[in-house]
Amino acid sequence: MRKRIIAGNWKMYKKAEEARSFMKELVDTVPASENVETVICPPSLYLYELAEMTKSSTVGIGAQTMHEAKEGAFTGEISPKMLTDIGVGYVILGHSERRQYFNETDEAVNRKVHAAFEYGLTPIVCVGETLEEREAGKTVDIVATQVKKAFEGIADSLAPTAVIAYEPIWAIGTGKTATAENANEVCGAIRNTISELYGKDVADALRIQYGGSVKPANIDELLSMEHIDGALVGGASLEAASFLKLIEAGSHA
Ligand SMILES: O=C(CO)COP(=O)(O)O
Repeated sequence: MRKRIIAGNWKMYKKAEEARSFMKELVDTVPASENVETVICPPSLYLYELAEMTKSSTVGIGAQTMHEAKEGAFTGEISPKMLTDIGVGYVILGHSERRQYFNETDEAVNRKVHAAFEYGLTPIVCVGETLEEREAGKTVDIVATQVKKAFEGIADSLAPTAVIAYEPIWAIGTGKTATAENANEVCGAIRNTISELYGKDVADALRIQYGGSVKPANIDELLSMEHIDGALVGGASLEAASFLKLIEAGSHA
């Protein structure tokens, strides 16, 4: 049985005090459940403080991106070594906004997946198609290629500990959600791709999240699907009350 993973991606939102009070509420009220892992990915500016606040709780902290090098002359970047050093456990890699606005390529994502593992971070690897690609019937091809490239050279022993987030680009921040059946179909295709690469045991162990306008009203249906093991949530992770409802939904057996 795969443990669900619900992660909030705050993107470039929240002032320091808002981040702090959200985290205080979350740490105080997050349900203790064997069934769900909770992660918050704040802007990098708040990683240190939030990692300190969550040290003795079950809430994990993730970065929204990182550089692939351990250190170096890369003005403005943060490294995997720094993330591990301050107690960050996860990193989102290849988010469509990084791919679209910051020219992050499949090759760069692959290098970052390697770097994440090297420093003991759990990569949350994002894949997803544009509306145009979906309408052209290319969804499965696109996500399968993204997965294959992201996992190139990743050892069999590490692969099952990665998380993949299927985020159709047309569903991000638009209020449009893929139907649960549809999201499940694509997540199933992703699992098949992992199975082709690593075999069935790895494919059965690896967790796949859905992301794109997830909210309290649609989480139950999404989580009821065979291949959906959690959610990567933008907008609905910004308010503690709505995020807690998502965790609550994930905590049910
Ligand atoms: O991009 C997302 C999470 O990484 C999804 O964002 P929304 O939940 O706001 O659609």
